[in-house]
Amino acid sequence: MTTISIFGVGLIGGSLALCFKGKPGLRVIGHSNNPDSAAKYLKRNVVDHATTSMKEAAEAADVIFLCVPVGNLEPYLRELSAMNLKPGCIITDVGSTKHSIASTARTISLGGSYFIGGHPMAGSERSGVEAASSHLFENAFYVLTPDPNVPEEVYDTLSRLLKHTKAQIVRVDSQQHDDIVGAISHLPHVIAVALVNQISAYNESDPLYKNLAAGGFRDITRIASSDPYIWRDILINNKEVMLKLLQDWNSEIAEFMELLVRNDGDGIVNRFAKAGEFRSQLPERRKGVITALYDLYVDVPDHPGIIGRITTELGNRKINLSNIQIIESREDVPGILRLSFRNEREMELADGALTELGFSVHY
Ligand SMILES: NC(=O)c1ccc[n+]([C@@H]2O[C@H](COP(=O)([O-])OP(=O)(O)OC[C@H]3O[C@@H](n4cnc5c(N)ncnc54)[C@H](O)[C@@H]3O)[C@@H](O)[C@H]2O)c1
Ligand SMILES: O=C(O)C(=O)C[C@]1(C(=O)O)C=C[C@@H](O)C=C1
Repeated sequence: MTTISIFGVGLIGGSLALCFKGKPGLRVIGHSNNPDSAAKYLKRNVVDHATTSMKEAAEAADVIFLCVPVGNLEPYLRELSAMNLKPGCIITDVGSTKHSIASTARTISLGGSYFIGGHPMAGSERSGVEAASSHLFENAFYVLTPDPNVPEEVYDTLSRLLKHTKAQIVRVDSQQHDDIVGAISHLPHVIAVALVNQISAYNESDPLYKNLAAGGFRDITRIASSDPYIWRDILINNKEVMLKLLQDWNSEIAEFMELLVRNDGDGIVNRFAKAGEFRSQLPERRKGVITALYDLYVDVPDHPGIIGRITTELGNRKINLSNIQIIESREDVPGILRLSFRNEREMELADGALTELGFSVHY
């Protein structure tokens, strides 16, 4: 029996737990400092056993997943290094940055245990165990950043275990990881937040901004709703990389301003054409990099009754919804329903069915 202990059973830790729980030969323990959270993990049936004792979870484990915010990863690793871990125990993490934890792991003595940094390139703007899903990592890349002194068979053991996530494992140097993920994940989060805050300030003097915000604004800003504390830790941890990326971003924007000042239409066309060409080469709807779920947006004139109608219509057609959310909190104004699906096919079936029923559906 392989015992897996997960510290921090939130979106990512909970999704991993769901990938492992119930699989032959695996037992999953969830740890939280908070007794209510530990009780919730059990109640939601995400783990086999839950505890508030770090020592109990750590010392029972063959494999430890650290799934807490980036700022807590290194303190957790230090605490683990002082415990009586099983010989050969593999410690891994899921943090969105990899270089500083890899450096820390190199400087502390882990006895007979091994550390291999990890980062599943899948997620969402939601957080907590409530948002966990066993499908989260399917088809996504899962980065591992082993130090050269980690034996190959230890790396293979972790890779084999991670097959339960149905993700594609990829080995990357930790600094290269932070450079690339800074650009394709951390920078977009900063831009989305800055953009939403810019528009929110205009909206203070004219609420029409919010009402007219349509597909383009929604597409580029979903990730602005991500957890502020998770992102505080990521950005501060990857500060050097971020400052350089933001400098480059400022230059890009300054060049756009120049094109406008010069009325350089050809320059603008070239920019869009070049961007479109690169974007068309991105892997099709691979989960994780910005698009985590297959989302449709449906305009709803009023809310009461409409959710029931939509879920019934989709249910009658055997189309499975993974989530449904009203993106307008007031009941008396028109709103938008966000419908999430687990795969492209179900999303497209839902699009066809709802359009046929007269709903206004967009991506
Ligand atoms: N959200 C994403 O899209 C995503 C994707 C890949 C990796 N990650 C990384 O995964 C890790 C967890 O992120 P998440 O999105 O699952 O967040 P989450 O908020 O859903 O879960 C975080 C978990 O850590 C616990 N926690 C929070 N603060 C803590 C503290 N101070 N001490 C101990 N435990 C604490 C919470 O109770 C929760 O169980 C982070 O390191 C993040 O960088 C996130
Ligand atoms: O899809 C999202 O909501 C995400 O933010 C997922 C995302 C990303 O930027 O792609 C965010 C952080 C991660 O560390 C990995 C994946």
